[in-house]
Amino acid sequence: MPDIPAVEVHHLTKQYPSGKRAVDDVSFDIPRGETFALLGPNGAGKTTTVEILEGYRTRTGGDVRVLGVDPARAPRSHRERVGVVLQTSAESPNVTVAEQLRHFTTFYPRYRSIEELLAATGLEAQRNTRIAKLSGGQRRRVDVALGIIGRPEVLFLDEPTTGFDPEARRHFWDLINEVKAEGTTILLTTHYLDEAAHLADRAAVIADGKLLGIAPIDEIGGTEARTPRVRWRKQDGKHHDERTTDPVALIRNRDDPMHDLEVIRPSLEDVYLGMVGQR
Ligand SMILES: Nc1ncnc2c1ncn2[C@@H]1O[C@H](COP(=O)(O)OP(=O)(O)OP(=O)(O)O)[C@@H](O)[C@H]1O
Repeated sequence: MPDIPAVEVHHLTKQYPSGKRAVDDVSFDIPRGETFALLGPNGAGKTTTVEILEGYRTRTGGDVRVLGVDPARAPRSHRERVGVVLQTSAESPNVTVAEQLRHFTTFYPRYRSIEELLAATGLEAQRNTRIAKLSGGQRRRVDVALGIIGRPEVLFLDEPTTGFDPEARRHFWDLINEVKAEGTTILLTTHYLDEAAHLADRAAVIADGKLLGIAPIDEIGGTEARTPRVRWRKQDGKHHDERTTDPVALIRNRDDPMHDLEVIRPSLEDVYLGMVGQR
């Protein structure tokens, strides 16, 4: 069934027994092969949404499907097609990295080789190190290795690079781009907008349980929010500020001198903060 989206979320709601509505009428679809980022501040409802899709939490309203299957009623065979990297690690501290990977291969019919996983995650030197002795970033790489071990059709990554140094983050992005190139559908939650901009095809912004916007990564926030600003100082010393979709034309068409000229393009972060701030 190649035509149905890999992930379907329709009017999803989650109200905790405390009365907190963590997810409030959220809808989106992720077509096969797409990398989709769920962006939002702390407590926005990202983990709740992802864990409902993984089948780890129940929903109180709406409908969700992963590969056409309701995760709340998914058979075991469904789990083999889905890879999960949770926010908290679930490894055994006393086994080595290679032992942990080998153990997980037994759950999947089409598993990747341990050598391939160690190379892809840059953990070759740690193969015989016990999990308890790894740094936070190395542990996270083990999490990612376990998420992709079964060649999943859909991969859920919940804040996968928290605690990574910049170099480890770059390596991780390369790894995810390889997984993407194999056709895997990816749902990524992240606080890092550069990560979303680097990896995702589309993004949704969620805050306080509500979906604020959903768009291709380079359109999020709408045209208005992304319009560049041209700033300059006029001959009389006063600053001038103008928004335009065509800064080059604006600059060309002025015949008075423009001092300290700047063209400011809003970053994804500016756009996102604007959206979250406007609620
Ligand atoms: N088991 C629970 N019982 C009651 N409230 C909860 C529970 N789990 C989460 N919440 C609340 O639901 C809201 C959404 O939490 P969630 O963990 O989904 O957000 P998040 O966007 O993933 O945040 P973060 O980026 O900090 O991980 C928060 O207000 C949180 O306190």
